[in-house]
Amino acid sequence: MDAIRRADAFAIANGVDGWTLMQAAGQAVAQSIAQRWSKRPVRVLCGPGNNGGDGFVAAAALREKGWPVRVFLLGDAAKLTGDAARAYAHWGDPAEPLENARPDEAGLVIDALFGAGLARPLEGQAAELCTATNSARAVCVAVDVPSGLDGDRAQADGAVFRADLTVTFHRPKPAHLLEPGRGQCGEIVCVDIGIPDGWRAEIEPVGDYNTPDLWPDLPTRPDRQTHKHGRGRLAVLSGGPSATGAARLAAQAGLRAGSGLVTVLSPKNALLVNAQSLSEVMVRGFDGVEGFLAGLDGLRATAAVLGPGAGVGEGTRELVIAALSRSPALVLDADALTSFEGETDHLFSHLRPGDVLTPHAGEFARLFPDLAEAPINKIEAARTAAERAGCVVVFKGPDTVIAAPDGRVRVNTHATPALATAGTGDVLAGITGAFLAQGTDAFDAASAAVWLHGDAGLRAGEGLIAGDVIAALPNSFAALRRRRRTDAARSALK
Ligand SMILES: NC(=O)C1=CN([C@@H]2O[C@H](COP(=O)(O)OP(=O)(O)OC[C@H]3O[C@@H](n4cnc5c(N)ncnc54)[C@H](O)[C@@H]3O)[C@@H](O)[C@H]2O)[C@@H](O)CC1
Ligand SMILES: Nc1ncnc2c1ncn2[C@@H]1O[C@H](COP(=O)(O)OP(=O)(O)O)[C@@H](O)[C@H]1O
Ligand SMILES: [K+]
Repeated sequence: MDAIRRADAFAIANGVDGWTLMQAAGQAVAQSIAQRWSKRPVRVLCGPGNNGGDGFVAAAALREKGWPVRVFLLGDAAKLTGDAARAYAHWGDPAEPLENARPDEAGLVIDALFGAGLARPLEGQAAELCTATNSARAVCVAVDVPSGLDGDRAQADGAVFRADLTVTFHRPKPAHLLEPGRGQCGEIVCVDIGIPDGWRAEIEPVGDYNTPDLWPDLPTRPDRQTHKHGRGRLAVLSGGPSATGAARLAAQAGLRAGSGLVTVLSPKNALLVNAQSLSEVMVRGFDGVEGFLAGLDGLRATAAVLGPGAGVGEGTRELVIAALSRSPALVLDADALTSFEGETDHLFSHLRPGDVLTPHAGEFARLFPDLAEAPINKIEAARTAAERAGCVVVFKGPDTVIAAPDGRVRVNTHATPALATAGTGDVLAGITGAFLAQGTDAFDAASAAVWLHGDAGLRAGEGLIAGDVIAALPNSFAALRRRRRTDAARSALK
């Protein structure tokens, strides 16, 4: 939580004091609650630090709004210090002992036990109360982070509150971005409590939520004069005769995502299998590395996807290294990643900042075994991986992290577990390839691809198979355009 502490220090150095921040934080918690739920008996569980301080402020603010509120304190009120002590005085009444809290009798529980300062797993009374709150019917609202959750690692080593709403401040922390922490947070509200402008320039942020306003020019809108060659030429490498489906999924996704021409480069022995199953996507046969390069050159490809169904081993390694000697930007997925297990230096020395790697957790561990083992979170792992590989890394999963080699990170939460089905990764590789083929910056291309892939998954819904994600893409594009038009109209009215 270092960045948050430094943000705090920055605010204080710029004339905003801690008490002002705490008041804003507590008020925001009360307001978020009042906006969502009708008046009901509230029990506020306050810890010994500033998280508890926020709790006292929230309690006083709800009381002010006419809510019935009782406050329970972990530890001794006489030991409270600083802003937390001031907040306790502001609440004014004596706090009741924590063991009397009885969440089963509450309508709403505010968890203000621990936030950024959690130093060890919950124990004793705090752990018991956590279990009792989780099994009670009361709504649970967490201040900053559900107590028990390590904000930096996004993990709990013991009991953890399961919140319906988490109100946090300034910027999302790893616990709000990454699983499994995010799953404990319920709805997440991030409130600006008055850290002055400019702190972000001084303090490296943890990472951004991947939202469409970060890549406003994507997907590229074809101009009126365009023709198919003007919209990017994408090549997709196919595997052998019994492993062609993955490449076709990637190719079809690339076409849907707006690449004007998509060609499957197929080993000659798989040419017929591919040709029989493709209509809009073209197919071209090759033999050996030289043949593959001739194919890439002949197509004048502007991007290529290598890996889905390609097979693991020397053959794939040679094709990847050969492709890296040519100009098309590459998306390396699946077997193109696994083939370099134990030989990553060779790969990394050839990669360029405009290339994209799209590993799932298993592939990530093969390429970056030390990072997968290290006690760091997924954001730090992906950021270090991108720096090391020298290109964009898309570390997939329920919390896909997109990292650029210059240290920027975006986390995508716009997705659905329905995407956990065979072939959806191939689809993502194809969409990414299409955006790269159109000349888009690799970090934005990957970010937009991941978001649209998640959006299409959400639209296709439960029961989806990979092909449905491809079919849903036009609806995702249309909805994104509508949303942008509405946003533009709203801001014009302001
Ligand atoms: N930095 C900011 O921007 C702001 C932070 N605020 C609040 O301040 C919080 C951080 O406050 P603190 O740094 O005081 O930390 P906490 O309030 O999270 O807890 C720190 C205290 O709990 C003890 N502790 C830690 N783990 C424990 C465990 N498992 N069992 C028993 N005791 C344990 C510590 O020794 C310390 O006394 C944030 O989460 C947020 O709620 C707000 O007041 C507003 C501004
Ligand atoms: N639980 C989940 N929630 C959201 N998205 C998921 C989840 N599980 C997988 N995905 C997404 O589905 C895709 C799966 O890719 P991958 O594992 O490479 O599958 P395949 O190799 O079968 O195509 C990735 O984009 C990943 O982020
Ligand atoms: K908390």
